[in-house]
Amino acid sequence: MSNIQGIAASSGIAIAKVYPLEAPDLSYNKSKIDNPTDEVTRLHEALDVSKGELEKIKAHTKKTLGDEHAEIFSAHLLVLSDPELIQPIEDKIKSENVNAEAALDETANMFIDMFKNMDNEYMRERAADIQDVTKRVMAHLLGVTFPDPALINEEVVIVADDLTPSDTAQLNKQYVKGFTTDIGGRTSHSAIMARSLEIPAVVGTKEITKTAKKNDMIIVDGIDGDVIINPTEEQIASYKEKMENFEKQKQEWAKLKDEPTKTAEGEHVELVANIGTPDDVEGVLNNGGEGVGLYRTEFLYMGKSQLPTEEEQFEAYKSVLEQMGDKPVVVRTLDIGGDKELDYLDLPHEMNPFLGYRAIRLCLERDDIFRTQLRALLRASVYGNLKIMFPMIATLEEFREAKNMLEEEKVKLAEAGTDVSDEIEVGMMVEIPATAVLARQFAKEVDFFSIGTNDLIQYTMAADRMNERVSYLYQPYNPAILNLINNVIEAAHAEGKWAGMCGEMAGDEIAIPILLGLGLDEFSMSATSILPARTQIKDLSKKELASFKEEILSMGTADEVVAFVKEKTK
Ligand SMILES: C=C(OP(=O)(O)O)C(=O)O
Ligand SMILES: [Mg+2]
Repeated sequence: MSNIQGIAASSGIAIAKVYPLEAPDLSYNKSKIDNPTDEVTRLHEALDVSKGELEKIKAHTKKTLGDEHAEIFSAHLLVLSDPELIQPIEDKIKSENVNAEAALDETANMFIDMFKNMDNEYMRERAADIQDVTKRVMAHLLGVTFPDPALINEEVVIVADDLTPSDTAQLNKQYVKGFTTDIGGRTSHSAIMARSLEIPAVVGTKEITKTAKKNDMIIVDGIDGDVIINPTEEQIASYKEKMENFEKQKQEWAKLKDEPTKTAEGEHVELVANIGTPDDVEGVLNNGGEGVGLYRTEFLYMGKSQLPTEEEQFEAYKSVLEQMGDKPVVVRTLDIGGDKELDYLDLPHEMNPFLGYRAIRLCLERDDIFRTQLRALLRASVYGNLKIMFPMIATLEEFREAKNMLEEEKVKLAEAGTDVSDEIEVGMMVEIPATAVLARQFAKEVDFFSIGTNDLIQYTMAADRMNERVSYLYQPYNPAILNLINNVIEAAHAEGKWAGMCGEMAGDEIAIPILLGLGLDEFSMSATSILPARTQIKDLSKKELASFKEEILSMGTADEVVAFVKEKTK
């Protein structure tokens, strides 16, 4: 038995067998063979198994994430049936008498190199497809397991160094009871997705992949951040009890599902949810969300082999707006970069991706991508209560330029006779410290602010939000952060605008009383945090918390803030 402490990333308890999700060793020896016909048969067997798996993954993805996400697997299946790729592999086996592994690898690499260097986005995408599928076929030739989250069909806990957002999107809740990783923090995207899928998770354990082995029993406690490998019978019994208590607690929270969020003195506060796909809306409504405070549209662009079309985007935005009725829906334009990559854009590798070419920086340059999204949004605006915001704004010029493009697209649509709502509020994320400092100037031009603390904290403290080594510096309650937040809220209110928060801090039990006291208008969080937050807020007096504001803002450390809040809200 061993205990490991990590970061509690998604509430709940999971008890199941370990399923290690690791990149397999695909190294091989090139060898001469005596019987090319047998070798070609081996190649075709590996191709057939791979195709069967891809069909299953495609069907699963289609069911859970929709057609657009399943498309990439259609592209992969096409590659595996393409005679222009398969025939040269066979020829190589026969003419050079080499094993199938070498023939596959050398032929695939030749095509990958050729396509990668072409000045044609479509061909570059094909290079990525060939690379992906070759790995799967190679694994079958070598007889090594190629881990596939979507193919899991027994109850497991996934153990991995990290999970990419697309790995996480493939998880089937029925079988994947939880996951735990070496790296990551509460605000890494795998953690955010675990919460929207309601899968218990502990991240940032530093060592779980070294300690937990395939088929070990494991407990993941996503409430307190503990992981126990090969627990004793008593530990299993005690965690089962904790699991039941958590379920009971959830039933208590559920009683407030259809109630508005009110403070102790009866003042309304808006509790809304963060979503990544139209499918997440169900969870928002089931958890009593009063709207969507952040729709991360990048998931429309990820796990695919090409950019989503205007039509696909329009359907997704329309679906979210219609499902939410007259409740507000804040859609954030494409925020790609950082830990969210798009293989098919073939962006150069950067030394500091979080400080690099991402989000609005990319959109303003690739205005073909940006304008397509803006048009889809504008067309969808008549189906609900749409608000649009831009991510990673650093300067006023960026905000103006983005807003200008939106206005231009609006005019073009109107000229073409397309209906567009004229009540769309246009706001921005405050996640770069420069904009929090200069909030007064921005407040004159925006309709609202949404504070993105996930990034604001990492940029203010110079501590990577994904790096558990510096996670001690990732301090939401640091008075430096609180002063920036206060600055933003005061600036918004001075101009008669509203200020929300869509970073994970908005759903945090210690942060909520502080933010309420600072006058935050809208709290946007993982859907599963809404009911606990509503329960907490009903006992908090906003007036009393506001009276502590100056004292909190003049504190020197995060620890002092936490001790003070705990004392005052006992
Ligand atoms: C909400 C935020 O955006 P993301 O987590 O998608 O970077 C944030 O930075 O707080
Ligand atoms: Mg951000």
